[in-house]
Amino acid sequence: MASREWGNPLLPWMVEAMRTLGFELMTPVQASTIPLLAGNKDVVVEAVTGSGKTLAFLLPALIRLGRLDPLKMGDTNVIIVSPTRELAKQTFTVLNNVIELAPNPKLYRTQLVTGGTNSVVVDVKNFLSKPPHIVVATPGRLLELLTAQHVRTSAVDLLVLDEADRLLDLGVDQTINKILGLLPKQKRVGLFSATMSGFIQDIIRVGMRNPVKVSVQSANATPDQLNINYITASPTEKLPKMLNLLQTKSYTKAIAYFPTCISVTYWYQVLKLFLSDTLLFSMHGQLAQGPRIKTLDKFTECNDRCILLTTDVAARGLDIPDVDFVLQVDPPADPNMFVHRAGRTARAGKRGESAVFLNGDLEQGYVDFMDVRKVPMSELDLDTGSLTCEQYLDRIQSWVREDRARHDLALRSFLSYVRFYMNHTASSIFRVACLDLIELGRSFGILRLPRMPELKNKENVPENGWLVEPFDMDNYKYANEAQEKARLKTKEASESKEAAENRRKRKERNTVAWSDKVQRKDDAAKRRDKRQNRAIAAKSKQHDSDSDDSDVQRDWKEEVQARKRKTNNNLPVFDL
Ligand SMILES: Nc1ncnc2c1ncn2[C@@H]1O[C@H](COP(=O)(O)OP(=O)(O)OP(=O)(O)O)[C@@H](O)[C@H]1O
Repeated sequence: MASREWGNPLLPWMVEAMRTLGFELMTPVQASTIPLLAGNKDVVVEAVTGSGKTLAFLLPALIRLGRLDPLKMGDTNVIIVSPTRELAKQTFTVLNNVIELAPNPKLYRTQLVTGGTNSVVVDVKNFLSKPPHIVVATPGRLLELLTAQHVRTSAVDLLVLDEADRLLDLGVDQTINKILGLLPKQKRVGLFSATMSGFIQDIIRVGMRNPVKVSVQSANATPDQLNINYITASPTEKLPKMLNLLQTKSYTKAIAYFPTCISVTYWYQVLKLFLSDTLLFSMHGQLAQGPRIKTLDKFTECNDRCILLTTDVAARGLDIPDVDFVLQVDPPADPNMFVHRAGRTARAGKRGESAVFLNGDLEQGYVDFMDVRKVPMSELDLDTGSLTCEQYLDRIQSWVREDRARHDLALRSFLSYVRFYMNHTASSIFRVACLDLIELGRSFGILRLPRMPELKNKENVPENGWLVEPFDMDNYKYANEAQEKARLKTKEASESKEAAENRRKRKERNTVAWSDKVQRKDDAAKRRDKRQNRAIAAKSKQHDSDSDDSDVQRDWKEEVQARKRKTNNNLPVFDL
């Protein structure tokens, strides 16, 4: 293995800067990668989470800058792409922290180019008025910048794709391909991730000239100092066990991963009910960028015992110091994500703990499945603690009964969970047909199950879906006055419409021939079927938009594609 002492090809000020930052030695991935990328090699780097990949590409980027011709207006030298805005911002901060320690920091200009902060017009204006040597960006906004009038890319010397497997994943690869098409062939390319997939072969063909694979893996795909447990629980056991774990375990800063945005919103409220002595934060991709960053900052700065409830939008790359426990409330739909989520702890040689809940014996196969992927885990035997399952159910159901809005949220959360479950890549382990939807519904605090195709032909479905003693749903009120008023208004309108319809039908019945009546009945049944199918399709669409994939994709698309700005010609012309 290469020496881990800081030195050549780093410039003397960089060696000093690393010591100032408290980094005595290079990590193994830095020792292997820096000479290659600072030299003339393209690299594909696969190294466990928290192993220091960020500096393994930032330092070579700075080294390379010193050898380039002065930057001309409207151009840039290095482009670093991250899949999410949070990660881009974090990388940008690390970069600037290093540059601040240079003898003349002003020699290195940097620009952060992501959606959710500046408008694209401002990004382009900044780019053109003060060309940055290094751009850190998310894909959608970057593409829009690079295709803007007067923006050139002929000086691009290095392209880095951080979390490359995610960037090259379905959906975003189109954007990345377009970006690649805009860059000069002569540049170097670096691909970095803790998990690499088959797409890499394509990128090697498309953009890389002399790729070297750097693989710094120990026996496992996760850091050696990370201990991973699994806990088995039936749906109704899960929350009491989870509360027991979160109350009794010793940790200071924890992250809990949930499968969808709506489930983060719902379980945040439920956990608040039970965990009064722990600070809770919640963050997901359907929140605006401002609150997202604010929450992350508050969580990072918090010195008390706290938990961040989130989705996979905060799974990759985020380096939050002192996270000592990661809970995966469910295994992620994409098994690769397991490693990224768990890797938010046990970073840079520190110890860390992670746990995942598995649904009873049904999902036990996941343990072997992950073992084959070099992610070993051992069982943690846990009971439901001070709360029996029945006590938990009583408490959550009476809480839901207090406000119809809570029931709406519980239902949406439950439906999005079922949809998420269907999307598991390891579909032989996670079989929705084997899920006990009735118990699952109860565990969500639902009072009455919705009509859903998955419940068709299921045994033991209670009459009319009631999971509690039937009660008058018409009098089930929203706690929020305005919301309740709106509900009553809608109800009144639909009742008078129904009454008018009934009057019309009665009249018709008395005047229409019998054969016509039969025909009309048939037509009405057909219309009803159509309506139901449409409702189911609409529901599926809604669930999809709740799913976490859309969460991350929102970042990729950067509102850019969504807003489809007319043409680049509309951008103002700036003084060059
Ligand atoms: N040479 C070093 N010595 C000690 N700590 C380091 C060194 N280089 C980086 N670190 C620290 O290690 C932590 C993890 O680094 P980084 O975020 O680059 O990991 P990563 O490999 O990119 O992880 P992920 O795969 O999760 O994105 C950071 O807090 C960083 O400051």
